Amino acid sequence: MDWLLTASIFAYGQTSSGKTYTMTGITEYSVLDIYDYIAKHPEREFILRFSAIEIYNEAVRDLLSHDTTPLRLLDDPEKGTTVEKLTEETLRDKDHLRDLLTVCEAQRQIGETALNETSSRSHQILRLTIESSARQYLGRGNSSTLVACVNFVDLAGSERASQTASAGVRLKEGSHINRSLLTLGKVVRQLSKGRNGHIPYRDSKLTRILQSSLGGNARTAIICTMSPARSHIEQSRNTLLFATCAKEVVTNAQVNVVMSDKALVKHLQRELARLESEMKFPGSASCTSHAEALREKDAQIKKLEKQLNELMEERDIVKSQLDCLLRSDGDDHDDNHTAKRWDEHSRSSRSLARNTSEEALSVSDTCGVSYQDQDHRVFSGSYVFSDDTVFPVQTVELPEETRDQKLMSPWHPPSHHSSSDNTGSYHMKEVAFRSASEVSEEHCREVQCIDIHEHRGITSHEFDLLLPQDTKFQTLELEDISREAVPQPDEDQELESITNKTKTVEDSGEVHQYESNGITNNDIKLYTCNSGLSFDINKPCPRECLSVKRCIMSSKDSALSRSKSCRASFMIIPNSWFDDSEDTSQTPPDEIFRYTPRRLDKVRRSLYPKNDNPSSLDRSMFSGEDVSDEIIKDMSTIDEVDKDISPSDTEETIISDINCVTGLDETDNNHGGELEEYHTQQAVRDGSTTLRSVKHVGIASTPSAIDSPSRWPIDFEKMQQEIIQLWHECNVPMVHRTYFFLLFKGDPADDIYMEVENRRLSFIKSSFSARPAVEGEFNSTMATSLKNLRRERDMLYKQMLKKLCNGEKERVYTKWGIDLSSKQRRLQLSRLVWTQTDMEHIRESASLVAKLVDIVEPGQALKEMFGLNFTLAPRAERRSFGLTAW
Ligand SMILES: Nc1ncnc2c1ncn2[C@@H]1O[C@H](COP(=O)(O)OP(=O)(O)OP(=O)(O)O)[C@@H](O)[C@H]1O
Repeated sequence: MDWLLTASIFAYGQTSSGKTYTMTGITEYSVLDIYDYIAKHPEREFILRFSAIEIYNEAVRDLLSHDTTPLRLLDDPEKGTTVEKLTEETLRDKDHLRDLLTVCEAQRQIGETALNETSSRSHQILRLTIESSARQYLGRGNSSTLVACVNFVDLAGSERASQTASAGVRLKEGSHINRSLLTLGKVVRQLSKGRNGHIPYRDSKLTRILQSSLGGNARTAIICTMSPARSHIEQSRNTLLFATCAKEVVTNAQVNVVMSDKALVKHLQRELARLESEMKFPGSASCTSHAEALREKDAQIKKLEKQLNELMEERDIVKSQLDCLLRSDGDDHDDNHTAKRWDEHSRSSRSLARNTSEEALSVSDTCGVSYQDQDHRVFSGSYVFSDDTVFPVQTVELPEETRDQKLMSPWHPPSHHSSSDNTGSYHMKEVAFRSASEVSEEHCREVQCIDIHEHRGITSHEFDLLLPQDTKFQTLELEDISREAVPQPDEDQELESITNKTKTVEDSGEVHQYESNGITNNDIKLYTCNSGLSFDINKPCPRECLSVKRCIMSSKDSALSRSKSCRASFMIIPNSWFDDSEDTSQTPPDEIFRYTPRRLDKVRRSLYPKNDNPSSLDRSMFSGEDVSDEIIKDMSTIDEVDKDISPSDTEETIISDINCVTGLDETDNNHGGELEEYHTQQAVRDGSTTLRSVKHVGIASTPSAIDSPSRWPIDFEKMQQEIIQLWHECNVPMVHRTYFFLLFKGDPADDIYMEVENRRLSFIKSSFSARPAVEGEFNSTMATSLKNLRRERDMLYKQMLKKLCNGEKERVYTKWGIDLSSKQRRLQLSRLVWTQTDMEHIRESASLVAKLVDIVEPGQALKEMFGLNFTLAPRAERRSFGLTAW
């Protein structure tokens, strides 16, 4: 690496003013000084090179060469303007320099003028280059070299042609000299003004070569010579002006770093050697540092990854918690309260739970098997009875024993005939389908389809209007039935407890919304019906009165009702189905569904409690005083509806139609407009959304099989499955299910019966799910419905002895997955029938029930009994198993 410094010494003045004389002396003394310096610095090695040119008539000549060929000027970006092929002599000593100066003097163009016998006719530039390096670093490759240049410039003198008396060659030389000097004067003047404008370096070879010395990175000294003669005053004045401008020029001399090719090659070679060494020896210091840095980075990455994983886990946990909270939402409040309440009341309510379950009611009056130990487990996952409320509990609160049974007990016969030999497993049947299927799964699913506002507007008064007046008698009737059907003292006492609860509620004389033990609006609210009539529990209950029990049980806030797609937990159990307990217990299965005149009378009295005149039905029916609306529904027929409809009593007809819920198209066609108008008015008047729901369920038409026969098979299967599901949910008697299933097997003409059945069940489900429940009614209805089912099962249990021989029994047991070595096989089988909703199970159940109850042949059965031709007129001669009400 070289360090470059440039210096220049000019001699400017008119001809014969002593420029050459002066510069010769300066050059000589400079060389002497330089050599003195070299002598004083022996530690450094100096190399002096010398070159000399002249610019004669704008041509560059090498003064150290005998060749007079003009030299070209080259522009180098680093070194500036250089002279091509210039001879550069390395000085051996100062004598050598003197010899060269002598050569240059000899080579320079000199001419005789009038003013000077040895007038210099060219500009002479002597360049002395001095390189110095420290001797101690020589040969190690890391030494630096200082390079300095000194330009000794002897300009030709400006002259007047008149004064020099030049002509010819001399005149030409003089013109070139003056032109170049004029350019030098311009450059100096421009430089003295600053470097903003254009500086005409290239207007002459003199200024072009001296560019760096004049205004660049160099130290420059200008010696102006003048003649004292008066005759040269004008030239002297010009010289002074030039000198004045030159003094204004500011140069910025710096030491320049110049990388020579040789030095560059050395530098690159050293760098290459270093890199090769690192590659050959990875364990070198640099590589080691790099490896350490990589290890540190890896550790940092691992640490960050660990932190990231932790954060992701925390995020997942929080997200799952949030999801749970969102899912549960208000339901969580219920469940929490429920769980808490269960803890608080489970002991005291255990007896109540038993009474409400079918299995709890299925005491050992028929088989002698007691289920009391399991009743609690059963109901612990189904319903919780507190002092004031009844509500479902999700199975999460089930005791472990029950959960284990649920998980292990394969209650899916006949497709999975692996029933437990434990007779207690029967408990799992109704409970599994009620608590696990409805309460747990469906309940959880329903939570997400709660319609919050659908039935918010319903009031207790409106609910009163929709309940039959004789509801209040139901408690007593239920009590009687319970005593008859459940002879065991403990369960009798429990039923009585339920009845007392209902009675307590009713005695309050108004609709109650029960809150206790911290239960808030999120808890279940049961409502009872107050017909306004006095109730004397000691007064005998008029058995002729057809009692329809309703129980509305909502697992949500009263303001939260289930959507239409949700399954409602309610039942309307026809006490008349087993209204005469004694008769029922003694009546053969094929007789229990038979219409009786007494029953029809009850219907009439319920329909027309005052004057037994259908036309007397008026708006008071909706006042809640004298109406047994659901009874009207269940026992009225289309024929009678048609008969009853008249312009004067349209509303009665509509009421009947609403309650009928059959929603037959023919009725709609005849009275659709009136119905629509009435429903609208009634809804507006009462603000009841329930009526709208009723209308929707009962009136909406669906495509019939006749309209689209090609779709009927698909629609039939779909509707059949829906009906089966509704049977299951509404605790429809098994004999009814059996008859219906065997009777309607896909005949397109049967679509209306399917539709009626479906709508009837759907209405019961949807309309009552929208209403608040009454605790007492719920208890009694639950007990009644489940008890009826249990009685049917007991009936089947007995019928097996009569209808099945030993071989048949074994085949049936095997088919239903009952272990032949287990005990109470008949009981097990009776508890398995009609417990599932898959078609294979349905077919097997229907077949078995039909065989056991001597059910009438489907071809002989009357389809009309299932909907169309119901009449209020008694048909004692017909075997009746039709749908009445539940
Ligand atoms: N300081 C001085 N002392 C004694 N003699 C001098 C001095 N300066 C110049 N001279 C003499 O003056 C004469 C002219 O000098 P010189 O050649 O140096 O002039 P110049 O400016 O170079 O002229 P030109 O421009 O024509 O070359 C020379 O003979 C020289 O010896």
